[in-house]
Amino acid sequence: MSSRTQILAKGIAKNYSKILLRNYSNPRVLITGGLGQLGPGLANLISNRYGKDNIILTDIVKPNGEFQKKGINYLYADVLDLKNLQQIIVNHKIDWIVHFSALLSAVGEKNVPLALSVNVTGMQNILELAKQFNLKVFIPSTIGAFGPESPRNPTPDLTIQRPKTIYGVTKVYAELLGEYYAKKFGVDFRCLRFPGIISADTQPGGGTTDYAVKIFHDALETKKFECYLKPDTRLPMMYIDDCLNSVIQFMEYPSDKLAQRTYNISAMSFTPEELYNEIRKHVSDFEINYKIDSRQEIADSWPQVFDDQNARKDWKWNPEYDLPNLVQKMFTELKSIKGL
Ligand SMILES: NC(=O)C1=CN([C@@H]2O[C@H](COP(=O)(O)OP(=O)(O)OC[C@H]3O[C@@H](n4cnc5c(N)ncnc54)[C@H](O)[C@@H]3O)[C@@H](O)[C@H]2O)C=CC1
Ligand SMILES: CC(=O)[C@H](N)C(=O)O
Repeated sequence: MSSRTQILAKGIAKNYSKILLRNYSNPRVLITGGLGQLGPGLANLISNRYGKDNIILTDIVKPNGEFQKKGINYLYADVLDLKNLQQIIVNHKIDWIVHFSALLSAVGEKNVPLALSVNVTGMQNILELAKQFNLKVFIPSTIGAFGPESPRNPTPDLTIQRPKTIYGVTKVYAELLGEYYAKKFGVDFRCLRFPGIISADTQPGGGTTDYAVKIFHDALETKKFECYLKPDTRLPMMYIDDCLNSVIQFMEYPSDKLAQRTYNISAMSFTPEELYNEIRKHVSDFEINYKIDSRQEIADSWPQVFDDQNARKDWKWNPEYDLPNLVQKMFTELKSIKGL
């Protein structure tokens, strides 16, 4: 063989092994509750990373025109309908489930039976499916899985958890049941406790941390914001890009290298007053006033600062955005979306 042919042959072999590796390692991913605040962004990320054909986004609502333009596969799927989910998993050869369907803290308090049904029965269905079809499964938890008896600054991974919202109660159950399925049945269950997530292009679904998204819209539109939490209410928060990257990084991490199945992750903590002061650097005549509602009691029972040292140590979690970067990025994104 000439040296040129040898080089060519080596090149083909190298590319071929790359293709094999990619095909083997690209999971086919199903997202439930995918049309909420977090789902569309994660679907984009997965589509870019594993290929458009490898993501199926599901929910019980109709996708808007903006989402449809992206060309992401969408199917109607109620997490209470086990048979339909079984069909989707088999027909679409699903490997991973990211289970986002849930009622969040504030809406959960307004409809406890529905929160129990979606957050408990729906979640149980997902774990059963993971067991039945040998799927890797991600179910997020939240800072809301802690309560007033937990140490609040900082809040470690393993401590007292006595949440006072139905949302928190159902999320503690999800953590415990997932860990039970991992131990008893070998299900590859993974769970991250997210702080309040802040994003520009998707609206939050009815949580206690939603003020920290609406404040940006109002700063640009009316330059006035009415805040339902007291100025000194400190809560852990995170920019959406860090949150979505954490899901991919954590899901790809080798199972045998994870010392836990449930981890806290954190990026920053701030109060409404601190966020307002940072926003004022961009909108100098922005005004805030405070009209406290029932969400204050929820926020007062949640962690102020999240201790995520185990995630940083075990799977190298390292968020990119702090408060100044987050505010800068939110304004850049929102101005482009609103054509300002
Ligand atoms: N956004 C945040 O700040 C945080 C979110 N999380 C968790 O991340 C996950 C995703 O959160 P978001 O996207 O913000 O929630 P979201 O409230 O924006 O979206 C939830 C989605 O679930 C869907 N859903 C409701 N009932 C359903 C059913 N029966 N079957 C299928 N889908 C149903 C809704 O239509 C909605 O699109 C949730 O589990 C939440 O607890 C955790 C901590 C913080
Ligand atoms: C922190 C959360 O889980 C959510 N954003 C909520 O406020 O309910």
